Amino acid sequence: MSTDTKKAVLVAVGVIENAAGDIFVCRRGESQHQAFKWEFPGGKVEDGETVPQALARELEEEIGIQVSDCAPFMRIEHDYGDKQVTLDIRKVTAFTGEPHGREGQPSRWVPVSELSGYDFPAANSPIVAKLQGE
Ligand SMILES: Nc1nc2c([nH]c(=O)n2[C@@H]2O[C@H](COP(=O)(O)OP(=O)(O)OP(=O)(O)O)[C@@H](O)[C@H]2O)c(=O)[nH]1
Ligand SMILES: [Mg+2]
Repeated sequence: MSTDTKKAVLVAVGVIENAAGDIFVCRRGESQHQAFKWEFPGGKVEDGETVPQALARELEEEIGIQVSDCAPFMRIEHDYGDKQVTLDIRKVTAFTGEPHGREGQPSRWVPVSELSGYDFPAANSPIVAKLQGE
């Protein structure tokens, strides 16, 4: 199948910041696509869901927070060869709860200046660049 006709998977991704300006990241599991890479939490948008709805569901499932507001941050289309993704990245502007790796995945708050030292999936480079340029 050619690149043009492959169906991209739509993914809701959350950039979560604390009062110190640090960003919450998680490490992907061994059985997942892009295994062991660090990521911003999120997941696939299901049929009938809006991106904010999917983001709220995924962040509750993966890191146990309740998102009450988010704002568009950026949109990235990337072809991994084995999989084509559209990342709809949202800045989480209001939430309750304390983020933690609810599925046993390693997770931590990282200062923006240190994000470049983390091994993210290739699609994520513009996200890190934009955060560091802000
Ligand atoms: N959550 C998340 N996914 C990302 C990021 N960057 C990136 O390329 N992806 C890709 O987006 C795709 C879907 O994300 P996901 O695997 O988290 O979806 P999900 O939570 O529904 O996963 P599941 O199918 O393992 O339950 C994966 O192919 C993943 O590699 C990122 O920063 N965060
Ligand atoms: Mg996920």
